[in-house]
Amino acid sequence: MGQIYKALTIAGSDSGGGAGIQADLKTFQMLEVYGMSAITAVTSQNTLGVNGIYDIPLEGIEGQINSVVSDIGVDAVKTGMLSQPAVIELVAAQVIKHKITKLVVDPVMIAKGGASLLAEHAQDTLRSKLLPLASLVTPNIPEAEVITGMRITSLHDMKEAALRIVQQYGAGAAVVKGGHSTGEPTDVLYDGEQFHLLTATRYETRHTHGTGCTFSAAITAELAKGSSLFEAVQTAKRFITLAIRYELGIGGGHGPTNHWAYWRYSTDNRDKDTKESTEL
Ligand SMILES: Nc1ncnc2c1ncn2[C@@H]1O[C@H](COP(=O)(O)OP(=O)(O)OP(=O)(O)O)[C@@H](O)[C@H]1O
Ligand SMILES: Cc1ncc(COP(=O)(O)O)c(N)n1
Repeated sequence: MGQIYKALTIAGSDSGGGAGIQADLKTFQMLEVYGMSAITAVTSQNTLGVNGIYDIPLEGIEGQINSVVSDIGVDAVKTGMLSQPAVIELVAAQVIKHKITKLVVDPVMIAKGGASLLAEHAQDTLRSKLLPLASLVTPNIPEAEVITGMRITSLHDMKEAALRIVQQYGAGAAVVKGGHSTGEPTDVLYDGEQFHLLTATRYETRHTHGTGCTFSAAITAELAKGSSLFEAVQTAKRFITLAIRYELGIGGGHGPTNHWAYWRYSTDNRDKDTKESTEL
């Protein structure tokens, strides 16, 4: 066995298996990265929505992070559902304590079905405590609007929001995802120097539960392996596009994406499906 790359997700559990911790671990596995988890909250959830949220006590979250980092070690970390200001503060302190340098922050706020996964009064803590530690922040359009306070209705606005998240809030880089726009799902990456636009075919499907979690987990896995930020986002874009394209059709609502599609179909389809461009 060659080198084993390791990634940790700090996020909520989705009993339905499409988002949160479960999506992250499945994605790490498909990209041949050893996955570990620190669960912040347990949700009872399916494709129809979130039925209950059960927070894990702070010492339980801290214990999970300390246990895996002190023994197994981590090459990259991602965060998902963090619920409350105290959880964000704890995670920020752990990132500093363990000198985590590859941190992907997916600023999860509201589930597709409408349930709140981050308290409104936690938004300031997210901005001030966690964004400055992030190598990359991965908001969808509504999350980027909350973080920056600006309305986003165009590609130009997405670029402006990504720029502000880096320049104003101190993140290393930001990718504003275009899933919530109309037309082609174009994601705008600002890496601190350049903008990269990553575009794919839009598939008309309701099975998009966990797309953001899966996308950010794929980036984290690639960073753990040593890929550059742009390469990691490129691979993640291919991964999520195929996961949406080859939907599983599970459940009566917003079903999960197909986490094994990239592994099964990537050589045939990856190049014709997505394209990128770079702008200064
Ligand atoms: N229908 C679609 N077809 C192709 N790509 C899509 C589609 N919807 C979203 N994407 C892509 O999926 C990725 C995740 O974007 P999205 O904006 O859906 O994130 P999100 O809202 O955070 O997801 P979620 O809240 O479901 O976890 C992005 O790369 C986006 O462009
Ligand atoms: C535990 C957890 N984390 C994240 C999401 C966001 O995913 P989505 O917006 O697709 O519902 C979720 N529903 N549940």
